Amino acid sequence: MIAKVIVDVPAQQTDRLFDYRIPPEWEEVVKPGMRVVVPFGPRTIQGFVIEIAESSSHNKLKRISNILDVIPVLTQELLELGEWLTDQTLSFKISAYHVMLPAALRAKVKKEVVLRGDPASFDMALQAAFGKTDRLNWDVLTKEHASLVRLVQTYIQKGVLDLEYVVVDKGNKKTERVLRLAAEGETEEELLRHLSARAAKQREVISFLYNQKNPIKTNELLRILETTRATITPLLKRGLLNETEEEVYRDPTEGLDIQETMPLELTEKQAAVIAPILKSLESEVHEPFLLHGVTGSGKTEIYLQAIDRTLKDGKEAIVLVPEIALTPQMVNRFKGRFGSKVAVLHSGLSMGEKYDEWRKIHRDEVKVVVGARSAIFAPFKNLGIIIIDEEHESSYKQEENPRYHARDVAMFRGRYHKCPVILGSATPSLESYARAKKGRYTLLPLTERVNNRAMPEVNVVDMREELRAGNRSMFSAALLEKMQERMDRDEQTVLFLNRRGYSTFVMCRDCGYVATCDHCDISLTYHRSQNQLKCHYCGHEEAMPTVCESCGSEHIRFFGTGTQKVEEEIAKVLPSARVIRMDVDTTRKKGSHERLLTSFGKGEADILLGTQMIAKGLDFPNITLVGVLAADSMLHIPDFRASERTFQLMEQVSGRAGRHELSGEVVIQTYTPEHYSIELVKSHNYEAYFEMEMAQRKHAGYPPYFYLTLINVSHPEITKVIGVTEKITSFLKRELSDETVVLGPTASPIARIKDRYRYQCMIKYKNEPKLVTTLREIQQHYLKEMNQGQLNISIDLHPYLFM
Ligand SMILES: Nc1ncnc2c1ncn2[C@@H]1O[C@H](COP(=O)(O)OP(=O)(O)OP(=O)(O)O)[C@@H](O)[C@H]1O
Ligand SMILES: [Zn+2]
Ligand SMILES: [Zn+2]
Repeated sequence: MIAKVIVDVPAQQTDRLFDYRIPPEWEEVVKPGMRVVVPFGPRTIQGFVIEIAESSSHNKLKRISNILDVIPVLTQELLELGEWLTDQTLSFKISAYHVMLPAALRAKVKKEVVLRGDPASFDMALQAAFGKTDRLNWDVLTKEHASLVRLVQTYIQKGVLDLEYVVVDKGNKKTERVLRLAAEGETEEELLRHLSARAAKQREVISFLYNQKNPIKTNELLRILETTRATITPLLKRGLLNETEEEVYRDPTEGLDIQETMPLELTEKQAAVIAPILKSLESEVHEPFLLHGVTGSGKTEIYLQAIDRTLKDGKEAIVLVPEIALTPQMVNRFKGRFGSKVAVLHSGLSMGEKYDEWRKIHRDEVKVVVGARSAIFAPFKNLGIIIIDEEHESSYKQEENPRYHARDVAMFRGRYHKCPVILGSATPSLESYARAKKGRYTLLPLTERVNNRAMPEVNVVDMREELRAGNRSMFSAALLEKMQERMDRDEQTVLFLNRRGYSTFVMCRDCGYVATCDHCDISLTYHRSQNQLKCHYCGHEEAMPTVCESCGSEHIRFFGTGTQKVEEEIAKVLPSARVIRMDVDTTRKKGSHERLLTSFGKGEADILLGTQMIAKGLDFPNITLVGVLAADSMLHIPDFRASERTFQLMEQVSGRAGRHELSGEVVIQTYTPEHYSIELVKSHNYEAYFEMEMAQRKHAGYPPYFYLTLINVSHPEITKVIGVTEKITSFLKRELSDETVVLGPTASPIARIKDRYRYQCMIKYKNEPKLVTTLREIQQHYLKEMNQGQLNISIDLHPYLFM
């Protein structure tokens, strides 16, 4: 029997199946989707079995040297999905398979020298190197005992030593020692008779285990009986107790207090929206839905009840939530309803925790997974529903190979399992809404908040006028007054500072010089806590200068607003306000995110101040005011979606106010109040916004009217970068159809990162059958140079990032 294997070498030449002979003793064992270890050239590497065949067209095949799984880690569906993903993203098959699995499964292989003969005949130094063991790590040997390598070689030739490849699985299962009584059928009295009357502690252990009936973790027993290991060691030696290492799961939500919840009675509007979803579940046909529900319209309750139906039918559910919205509050809404049937996957988990959660899914121990982007690959076999909440979020697109969008993967899996896919959002992406309007997705509108609660009233404040009126503070008079009001009424405020595309840079007031990174064409960010300047692209750090590098002036200051600065300002203008600040600095420690939110939920602060982190998912009854400090900081990023993102973000933050009994209000501070992406938040008019933005896109030739492909070239030498980009551009112009537009070459918005120059070229097209083959040709052409030299070419078929 032959196994056709994709090997773990991400390169064009190896992006195909290689045949290996399956040793006879494993013919029954090896299955498609398993990881195996195979010899490849001079190396031994990992691979995935894709197919099993009777014979091969090659002779002299090498044998599989090891198998890494007992149950395949990739199902037939995921194997096909990998194939599809490779085509969709122009990546390598091996990268596609890796992205579906937890990193812990990416086993490493280590070389070991193993003893086969009698070490007595050894040279003394070699004996010492081995010590009491019969194995020696090759790296240790070559590094620490380099002089012995030659000797080892001769012993290997003599057959006294051998070289072996051992796979190190990074997914260390967590185990704990567990104790139980060894003998069965003996009474307590009989057991105790084995022990001397003076061994009081030992007797206590035996009695405890006898009465406890079940095995117990060794540590727990020692704790309960207030004793040490010295007590049980003799019992183990005499064979009265058995101790085993048993696998336990790491529980990321350990210690969280989760309240069980019951399904709410749906409002009439919610009922109307869930009906077609339930119908699709029942009829077992794939149907994509776009649930367009304003903030606080009760979308989550619809998800929960649709999942409930799915589970009752014996099927499984995937729920995607953007990383930053995966707050404990959000997770608890699912755990509260479905308890231990829920696995959670997000980047805050350790590698081991992710592996544990993944294994619960793999072993059918859970039925629901709530997670960020990569949870879309959860290895369920009987998927009944896929939900993507906040479907407009750009974090659903992976920005490295394979550059996939979770929405596309969801549709693939929905078709495969013949199940509904629900995209939910208060502010759908233009692409999705356009598809819904065309009838490709079923549109489910939820235009009102639960129980007809009012949408928050939005005030847009022109900060230029504030300045003219002599207000130099970062708070407008209106916002300050409303914050004071909330404090008087014991209500809460959320203050949002948009940090994307906005930073605290350092500038000379005399000559306008801005401190930039020596390796990247980007300004450095001031970090107050260390009084240092940092580059957010390459990590370069330097001390805050005291004089201007360019003119020598001492008037060099940092500009821009960080959350720390806002906090200080609040202390000046509202000295009695209790503030909780949430940003990367205050949430770095595990669990701090949750602690801060819980504390705010309990009313221990008047103001929650934060960045993007607090824009989504918050549902606290006492928030009646939302303030946005700098609405337009994102509007001027060189990205055709800048306006769309601004509208979405403003609408999302506004949605945090007045979700329960108390009504809410929003103050948006801006320098461009007339811009439609800000203006239209006042009326919460998504439809009008959609029409405006669509007209813009049509005019400029952007998605969803046109498709885009972005090619990015980078190299340490600028002439090289320009040369290659020019060649690519003219090749594309020659090969592609006349209706297709090829733009470039141009310097990327950030023209240099980590001392590498960056150029780009963009393709705009409506229908371009030759696109993929042409791009593959480019990849092929530069293959050697990319493998051996410094050249890098990245191709993004649906770009979301233009920096
Ligand atoms: N049928 C219902 N009856 C009573 N309360 C409900 C009902 N459905 C939802 N709610 C409550 O209304 C509030 C808003 O609902 P939910 O958080 O599900 O809205 P959402 O549309 O997901 O909001 P967002 O998109 O802003 O996060 C929640 O506190 C929720 O418990
Ligand atoms: Zn200067
Ligand atoms: Zn840098």
